[in-house]
Amino acid sequence: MSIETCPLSIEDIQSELEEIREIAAKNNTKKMFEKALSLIDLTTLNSTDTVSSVAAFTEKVNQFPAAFPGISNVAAICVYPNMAHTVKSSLKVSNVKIAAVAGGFPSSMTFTKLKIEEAQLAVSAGANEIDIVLPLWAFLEGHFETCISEISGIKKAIGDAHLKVILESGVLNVDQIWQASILAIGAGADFIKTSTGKLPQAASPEAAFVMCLAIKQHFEETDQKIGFKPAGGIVTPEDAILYLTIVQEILGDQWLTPELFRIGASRLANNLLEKITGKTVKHF
Ligand SMILES: O=C[C@H](O)COP(=O)(O)O
Repeated sequence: MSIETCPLSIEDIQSELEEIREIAAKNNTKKMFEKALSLIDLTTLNSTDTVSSVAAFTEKVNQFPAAFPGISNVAAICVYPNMAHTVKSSLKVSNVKIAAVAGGFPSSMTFTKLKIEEAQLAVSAGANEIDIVLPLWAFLEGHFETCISEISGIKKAIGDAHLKVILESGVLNVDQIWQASILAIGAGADFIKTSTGKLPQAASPEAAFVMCLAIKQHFEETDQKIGFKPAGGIVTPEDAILYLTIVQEILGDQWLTPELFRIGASRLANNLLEKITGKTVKHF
């Protein structure tokens, strides 16, 4: 099976990004910071997470409307699969989704059978979104059918839950990011996501550009909208606005909703709230 290479060179992409950066600089507004906050998958993926700490993390989301009236809450809480039940039992506010990483996150280096079972268990525990990692061991050697079979198998197994496929774009070149995007979308991904956040090389504007381009091509060919989630190392409001502007410029304002765009982040929310409120914020 062959998948075409990226239609733009890295030089073309970087040139386009220069223009987008200029537009992003004008998007650093209170309104856009509030928009970015509403798109966050508020993430805690620590080996030291406990039932108590995740319950307390979830309670902060419950307290958000009272603490910040008039500001939209985050889009989702993202945790390890064994913590999905804690979020489900602790979450009291509506319109905040429960995302769980699964499928042998972050390495994806385990058996497909176990990946499917872990994703199913996370959904049974309350997750309505599942974030898995592309099996890079197969992808990097061109075993694309293996990747497609695994992704589609997990997608089928999780029913109505949404599937995000993490490409780990930080360790891929432009053509590989393009190919992995096309492959994941074709295999049934509802979202494609840049990174696990567990490698030094995480989200990048270049990867975001390529992935949004692939989503745009798919939309033009099929009329189907696929979501995009940059994640890993997105900490400052300006980082978030750059990614939001990339999505806006390539895919359009219709993608600027939680149904189609998320920002995976564990350290961004308070920084956005400080820009929005003009005060020091230590809420999350
Ligand atoms: O979305 C998942 C990532 O692990 C978040 O990465 P971060 O902790 O660098 O924000």
